[in-house]
Order: sequence, then structure tokens, then C-alpha cells
Amino acid sequence: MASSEEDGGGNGAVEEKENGKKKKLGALATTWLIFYNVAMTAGWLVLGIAMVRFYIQKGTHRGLFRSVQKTLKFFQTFALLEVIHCAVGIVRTSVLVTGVQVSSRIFMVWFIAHSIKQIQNEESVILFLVVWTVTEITRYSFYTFNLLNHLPYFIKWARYNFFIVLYPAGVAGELLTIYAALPYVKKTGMFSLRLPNKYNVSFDYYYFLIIVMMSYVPLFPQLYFHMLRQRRRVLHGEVIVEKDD
Ligand SMILES: CCCCCCCCCCCCC[C@@H](O)CC(=O)SCCNC(=O)CCNC(=O)[C@H](O)C(C)(C)COP(=O)(O)OP(=O)(O)OC[C@H]1O[C@@H](n2cnc3c(N)ncnc32)[C@H](O)[C@@H]1OP(=O)(O)O
Repeated sequence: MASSEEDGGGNGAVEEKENGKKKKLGALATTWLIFYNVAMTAGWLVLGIAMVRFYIQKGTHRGLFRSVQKTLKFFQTFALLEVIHCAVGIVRTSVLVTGVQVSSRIFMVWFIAHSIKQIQNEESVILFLVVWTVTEITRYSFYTFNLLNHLPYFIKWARYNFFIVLYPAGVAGELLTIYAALPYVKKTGMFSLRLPNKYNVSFDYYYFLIIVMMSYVPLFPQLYFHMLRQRRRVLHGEVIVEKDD
């Protein structure tokens, strides 16, 4: 009896301690996510305002990428943390889906738009920049208000409706930009490794870009259908059985 009482008391204490730990971790994670989402909303808002101001002042999109690139690079690269959020389990999203989304954006920013200056004034660059900006202001403000338990319906509605048009538009902007980059990549042989070399390997960035473009065909529909499922779950309350990664 004594021992069972002892056990019971001990387990209760452990349970309490565990619950306390969970609560503490929950509060810590929530505080971090609020900070992260506020910072990201602000960053993309600054970017959006800078783009509008640039266009009003100059009356052209030429030079726009150059003028906003620092802010874009910083906030888009910072989004790598989202993959970590999923991996450590503080947000309920697939690491794979988030990884594809974030890595394709990082790739566009650093290995296309930053590296190939000749394409920075293409209309397609402005297309994906505008689309990403509208998407991210909506998405991060949705997460912020949701965490604060004060989510205005129009933000929820925007989060789960805008993407229907913005996703294909963003993909079109990205693909057209990569396509515009192809001649420069071919001409300069950038990021490519030709044989013979001391590593005895060859890599052709031109063909790599063609493979990246082709990979949108199987990958984009998965992201799009993922978002359509989220839309049904959140806006129409459907219970979705998610498959494991
Ligand atoms: C090396 C070269 C690689 C090349 C790869 C080439 C292939 C590329 C193919 C793909 C092309 C993508 C192109 C893309 O860049 C184009 C665009 O983005 S265009 C603009 C339109 N885009 C969008 O609308 C983006 C939509 N995408 C997303 O929202 C997310 O990135 C995605 C991961 C796809 C989905 O989001 P998620 O699953 O997280 O959905 P939810 O928002 O409903 O969230 C689910 C739950 O998680 C909670 N959550 C998530 N993040 C946070 C956070 N930061 N803070 C707090 N909470 C968060 C959320 O609240 C939900 O919780 P609950 O279930 O409790 O409601």
C-alpha cells in the first residue's frame, strides 16, 4: 500500500513536471512563433511598400529588383527556419512540403535572380515578386492573428483563397524567369564544371535548370492540392486524413 501510494505520488509528480515542461515548451514555442511571424509580416510589408514607392517614383519596373533585393534576400532566406519549425514539431506541417516550397524560393532568389544580373529587369521577376509579397503578407499575418486567437475572417478567407490564383501566377513568373536565364547560362557556362578536371566530374548548370523547370510538373500540383486540402479543412471544417511523409 505504502509502496503503491509512493508510486502514485511519484508518478503524479512526474506527470505534473512533464505537463509543466510541456506547457513551458508550448509557451516558449508560441512566443517564438509570434515573434517570427510578426517579423516576417513586417519584412514583407516593408518590401511591398518599397516596391510600390519605387514604381510610383520611377514609373518603371526597371531597377526594382536591384532596389529591393537586400530586403528580399534577408526575409526569404530567414524562411529556412520554417523547415526547422516543422522538423522540431512546433508547427503541424510536413517537412517535405515546406522544404520544397522554401528551397524553390531560395533557389530563385540566390541562384537565379541574384546570380544572373541580365534577367533582373524581366517582367516575370516582378510578377513573382508581387505574388510572393501578397502571399507572404497574408500568410504570416494569418499565423500571427491565429496564434493570438484573434483571427479576422477576411485574413483567414484571403489565406485560403488568394493562393488559388497566386500560386499558378507565381509559378508562371518563376518558370518564365528561369527560361529567360537559359541563354545567359549557356553563353557563360556559369556554375558548370567541364571535363577534364581534377575531380573528374562534370556538371552543366544549363541542363540542371531545365531539370528544375521540369520538376515543377510533378511537384507543383502536390503543393497546390495540399493547399486545396488545407482550404477544405479550415474553411469548410472537413476532416482530412494526412499521409505520413
Ligand atoms: C534546389 C532546387 C529546388 C527546385 C525545386 C523545384 C520544384 C518547385 C516546385 C514548387 C514550386 C513552388 C513555387 C512557389 O514558390 C510559388 C509561390 O509561392 S507563388 C505564391 C503563392 N504561394 C502560396 O500561396 C504559398 C502557399 N504555401 C504555403 O502556404 C506553405 O509554404 C505550405 C508549406 C505549402 C503550406 O502551408 P501549411 O501546410 O503550413 O498550411 P497552413 O498554413 O494551413 O498551416 C498548417 C498548420 O501549421 C501552422 N503553421 C504553419 N506555419 C506556421 C507558422 N509560421 N506559425 C504558426 N503556425 C504555423 C498553421 O497555423 C496550421 O496549424 P493548424 O493545423 O493548427 O491550423
